[in-house]
Amino acid sequence: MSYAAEKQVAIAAVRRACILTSSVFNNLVKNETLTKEDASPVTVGDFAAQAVVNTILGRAFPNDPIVGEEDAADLRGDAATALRTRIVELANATLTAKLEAGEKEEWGLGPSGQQTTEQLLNIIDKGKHEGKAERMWTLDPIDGTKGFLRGEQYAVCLSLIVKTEGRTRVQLGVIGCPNLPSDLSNPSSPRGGIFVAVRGEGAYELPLHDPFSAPGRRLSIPKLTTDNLNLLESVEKAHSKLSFNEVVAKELGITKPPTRMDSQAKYAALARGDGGVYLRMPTGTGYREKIWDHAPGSLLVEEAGGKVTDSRGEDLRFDLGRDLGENYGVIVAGEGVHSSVLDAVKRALAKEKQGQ
Ligand SMILES: Nc1ncnc2c1ncn2[C@@H]1O[C@H](COP(=O)(O)O)[C@@H](O)[C@H]1OP(=O)(O)O
Ligand SMILES: [Mg+2]
Ligand SMILES: [Mg+2]
Ligand SMILES: [Mg+2]
Repeated sequence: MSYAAEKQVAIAAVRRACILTSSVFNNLVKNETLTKEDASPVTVGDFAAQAVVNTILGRAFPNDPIVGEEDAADLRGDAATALRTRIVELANATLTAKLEAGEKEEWGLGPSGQQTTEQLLNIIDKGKHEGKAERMWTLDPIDGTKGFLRGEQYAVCLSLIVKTEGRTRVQLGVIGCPNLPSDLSNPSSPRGGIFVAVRGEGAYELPLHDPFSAPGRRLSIPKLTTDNLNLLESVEKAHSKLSFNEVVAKELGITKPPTRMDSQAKYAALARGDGGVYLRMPTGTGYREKIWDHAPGSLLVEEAGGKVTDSRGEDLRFDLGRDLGENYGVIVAGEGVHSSVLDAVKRALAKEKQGQ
């Protein structure tokens, strides 16, 4: 299936959300960030971007469930009045902006797209789905919120997961990276891209502000060997075990230093040929990886000729609910090097066990 309609809607939704998040960053004030129960930050940008994307998906595909990271519980009380007002203002400004090429008014966009506060809170809450369905969207409105707050990498991440022939797989992935330089080795190169993949149709990078103007650049992971690649990894030490990555890099004979980057921009960079291996091993706190943090990125890399598994070499599970199940870590690499990385991870895990 080509998912042409879904792809068009998803690209338009991610583009609008990226415009919103970029404008929030430029105007973010101190009291516009909350700390969630798990101690992670969430900003007015996360909530407003989820409201915008869910509005568009809700209009275009009203029967599809959405598994979104955020919910509106913290926005409903009197204590949240200022935050709520700002989110409503941001979401409405984004929804009512003039229609661009490829967009439709019936998606809730354009001058008539104004929503009430209650409508916007309810549409944010449409993302509370349990994550088990024959067909569902996943949304991370700002992936890498800590990177976003630092003015570094973050991504707006949307995917469509469908059960076909007994298998629940990602069929469409769209990732907006407003701050990703077009040339990673040159930080002053132009920034921003939308990365798109449809299963069986390849992976593409499109211009962020004009994604419907041309077919975009087809992405293909170059054939790297362990002599000329380096690791992509999180900036945040609490998100993955960076000391383990050092051991794996040694096992593989990798000499180049790792590239640290927040968010699923790592999947996008790898699909484009930057880095070569994205390794995300658990820190041992029991944190379970979320489906919205891997669904679009994993398809993007697969469609660019790469492979994504856990540390046992098994496929990631998108059929278990909002998370991927027990955290065995995630290994992402080009086809040619994935098996060497998997072996090195297994050796490093065995050594770690012996050392205990
Ligand atoms: N304790 C944690 N362990 C692993 N990942 C986490 C943890 N807390 C939040 N995350 C999520 O990890 C991802 C960022 O990873 P990275 O450090 O590689 O950029 C984000 O999706 C972030 O959520 P969020 O979407 O809220 O930013
Ligand atoms: Mg978060
Ligand atoms: Mg997020
Ligand atoms: Mg995330």
